[in-house]
Amino acid sequence: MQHDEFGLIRLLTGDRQQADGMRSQGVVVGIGDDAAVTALSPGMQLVASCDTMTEGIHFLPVTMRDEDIGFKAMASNISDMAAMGAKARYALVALSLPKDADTEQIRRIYAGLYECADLFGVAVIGGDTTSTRGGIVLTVTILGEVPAGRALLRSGAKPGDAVFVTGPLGGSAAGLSYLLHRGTDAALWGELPAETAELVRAHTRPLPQAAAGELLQRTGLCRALNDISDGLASEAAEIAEASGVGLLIAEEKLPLAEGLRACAEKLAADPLEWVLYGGEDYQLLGTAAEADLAALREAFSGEGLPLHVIGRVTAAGEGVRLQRPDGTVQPLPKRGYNHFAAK
Ligand SMILES: Nc1ncnc2c1ncn2[C@@H]1O[C@H](COP(=O)(O)OP(=O)(O)OP(=O)(O)O)[C@@H](O)[C@H]1O
Ligand SMILES: Cc1ncc(C[n+]2csc(CCOP(=O)(O)O)c2C)c(N)n1
Ligand SMILES: [Mg+2]
Ligand SMILES: [Mg+2]
Ligand SMILES: [Mg+2]
Repeated sequence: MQHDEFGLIRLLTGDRQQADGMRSQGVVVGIGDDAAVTALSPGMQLVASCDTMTEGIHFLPVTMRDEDIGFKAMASNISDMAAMGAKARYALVALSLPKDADTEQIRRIYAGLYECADLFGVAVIGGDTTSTRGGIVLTVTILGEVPAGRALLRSGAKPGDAVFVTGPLGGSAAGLSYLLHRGTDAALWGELPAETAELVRAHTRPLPQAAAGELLQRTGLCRALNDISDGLASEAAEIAEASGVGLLIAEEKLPLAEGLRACAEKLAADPLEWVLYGGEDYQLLGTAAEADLAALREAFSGEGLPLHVIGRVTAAGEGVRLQRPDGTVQPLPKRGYNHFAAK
């Protein structure tokens, strides 16, 4: 490391703290004091969460470029704001680095982080920088706002509701699988076959569904919402548990990421595994009353956003189930990414 802790903070954040830009985003005191101070918009409630990216768990040198690490750390956090129907406003970034970390690598991670923040209008207002005896750990805390009382929860689904997702599934897991199989040759980064590039992009540069989340909030037609980090089956179970309902998902209606089947064939994998249990797609999974579906579809198409109905909400006792293409119905286990699952 060529810098001390304070030099590194200045290097990463210095040219981003122009008073004008920050003030226009409601930042009263930005980076440089003991804490940040921001204005609160009248009539809004604060929405807050944090998500971490850990070297070896969320990324490896063969799966993510440095810029991708920063981009995805920010994206996964903005996704949780979208899943609440909130608009992401501010972020705090906690960075733990090995003592011998390369300053240029950290700069690249930050370049990706800022790229995503700028794309979604998020101001980085602070953070923390420490050394660690392990690998890189990057935690983003995100602060957003939602009109008072209008946050979208996991707990509002009702039997008879339609279940929807906001975009294609399985892409991230397919991209990850491809990257892991491709091995360790970093020189191959520029030579991705076109049909696989989008899958890799879904893994390395997921786009949080911020517009869809805010639209769902504005329409008032969404009853339950969650974002897909651990996998569709796992997030569906979270809605079912929180709402005290069951969910019936129709396999035939699941929107597959483009190129998914071809990639699965190449890797001798099951595309449905990626779609149901892969995770990190960062699409939104939600429910809406059947009677509101036409209005919801219209609102989405009005904004050029896709909306896929993939099933319906049932009674609690029925659990989360999958209807196969042949019509048979089977339980959909709450399987997906679990940090502490036995190996
Ligand atoms: N260590 C912790 N201390 C306090 N609250 C926590 C902790 N870890 C998670 N939570 C809270 O538990 C709830 C569920 O967190 P979880 O991380 O599973 O959701 P998520 O962020 O949507 O999913 P993912 O992390 O897979 O993206 C959230 O309200 C979160 O703030
Ligand atoms: C090298 C490598 N191996 C496996 C994975 C898959 N993965 C890791 S964490 C996670 C769930 C989301 O994280 P969290 O629950 O912490 O938000 C998933 C699907 C990966 N990204 N990179
Ligand atoms: Mg989390
Ligand atoms: Mg979430
Ligand atoms: Mg998780």
